Amino acid sequence: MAKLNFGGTEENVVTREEFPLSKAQDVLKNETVAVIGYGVQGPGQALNQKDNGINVIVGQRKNSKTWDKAIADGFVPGETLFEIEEALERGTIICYLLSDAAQIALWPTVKKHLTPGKALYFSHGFGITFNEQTGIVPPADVDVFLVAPKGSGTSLRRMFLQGRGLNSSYAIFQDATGNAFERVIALGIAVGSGYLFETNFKKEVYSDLTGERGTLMGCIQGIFAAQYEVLRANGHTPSEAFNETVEELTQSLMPLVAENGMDWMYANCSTTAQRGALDWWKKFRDATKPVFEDLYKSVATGFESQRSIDSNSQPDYREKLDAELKELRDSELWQAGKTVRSLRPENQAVEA
Ligand SMILES: NC(=O)c1ccc[n+]([C@@H]2O[C@H](COP(=O)([O-])OP(=O)(O)OC[C@H]3O[C@@H](n4cnc5c(N)ncnc54)[C@H](O)[C@@H]3O)[C@@H](O)[C@H]2O)c1
Ligand SMILES: CC(C)(O)[C@@H](O)C(=O)O
Ligand SMILES: [Mg+2]
Ligand SMILES: [Mg+2]
Repeated sequence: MAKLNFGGTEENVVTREEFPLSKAQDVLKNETVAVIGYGVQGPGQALNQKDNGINVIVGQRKNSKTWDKAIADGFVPGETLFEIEEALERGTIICYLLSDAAQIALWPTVKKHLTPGKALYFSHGFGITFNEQTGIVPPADVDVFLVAPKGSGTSLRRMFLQGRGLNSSYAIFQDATGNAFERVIALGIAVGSGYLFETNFKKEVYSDLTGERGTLMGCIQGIFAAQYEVLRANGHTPSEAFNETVEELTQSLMPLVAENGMDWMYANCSTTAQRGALDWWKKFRDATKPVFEDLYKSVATGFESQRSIDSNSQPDYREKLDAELKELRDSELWQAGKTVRSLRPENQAVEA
């Protein structure tokens, strides 16, 4: 395990150099990895493992769209694709990749198949940390761990195909066999992680829920909307407002931040822009920090997890989510974005 210095703090990180794929294959050679659920993470993790030569099977409900998708992806009914209960029976490592809310309903079935020595694998600390809400309490004689890719399952697969890995967190909740560390790291490498960062279940779920509600998804849409609305209210055209709010950020400036940090992006802008950004960033930090503090509290009290469970357990949750996504898609901001995106050379042929 490498100890790396992150801005003055040393942390444990496992790299592909010290734990190569050949070692992962060796650790997992007598295991059957059953991926239960084939939504977003399921396909990415199952396909990467399959391509990495791991004995992986998929458990999914027959006569569902995702069953058909698994077949289209190369999983074979009766060989590598099974009904959920059969996959649970066959698997020695159960990758529990149903949505966090759906994990609650299936838990009694999963638990029945967790015989001594098996491993229960999550990609989130949700079910275990909020066990008073989920009822997920594993038996003591199985390993319980997580590998949580820090990105969408779609990116996990894309980056794997590009020969790059996506960073993941890993954590061990229960080491019943004495082999939990080797097993979880082998799985982390097999699903396509580049680097594996050590954490625990609680820290993973608190940071993950904060991040996706915050800068990664919720906050970013909020500040886009706020700036766009101010520009529009002051007579700017939709294209000008969109370009100045989103397009320039994603196409020009964020790639520079990703490459070499914020100061380097600033350094590649005018001194006029630098002066303004340096004057204003702390005002934005101070204005939003109380919101982030509320958000973290809302995660830590279990409000956020309960809200996800309540809304995502309803029979019509998918229709309701789709309606909310449609509202976003149909907003002037993102409709303007559609036209701006269509102007990119790579989209000229596909988007009208
Ligand atoms: N989506 C991501 O990219 C991402 C990233 C990191 C971690 N995670 C975590 O990975 C896990 C899986 O998330 P996901 O986004 O892939 O899930 P998802 O919402 O895509 O759902 C996964 C599967 O659950 C199935 N399902 C839903 N209800 C079911 C039920 N009652 N019985 C049987 N199957 C049912 C769906 O058909 C689907 O195949 C979660 O713990 C999530 O927090 C997801
Ligand atoms: C991809 C994300 C946002 O990082 C993940 O946490 C999720 O829940 O989908
Ligand atoms: Mg998440
Ligand atoms: Mg996340």
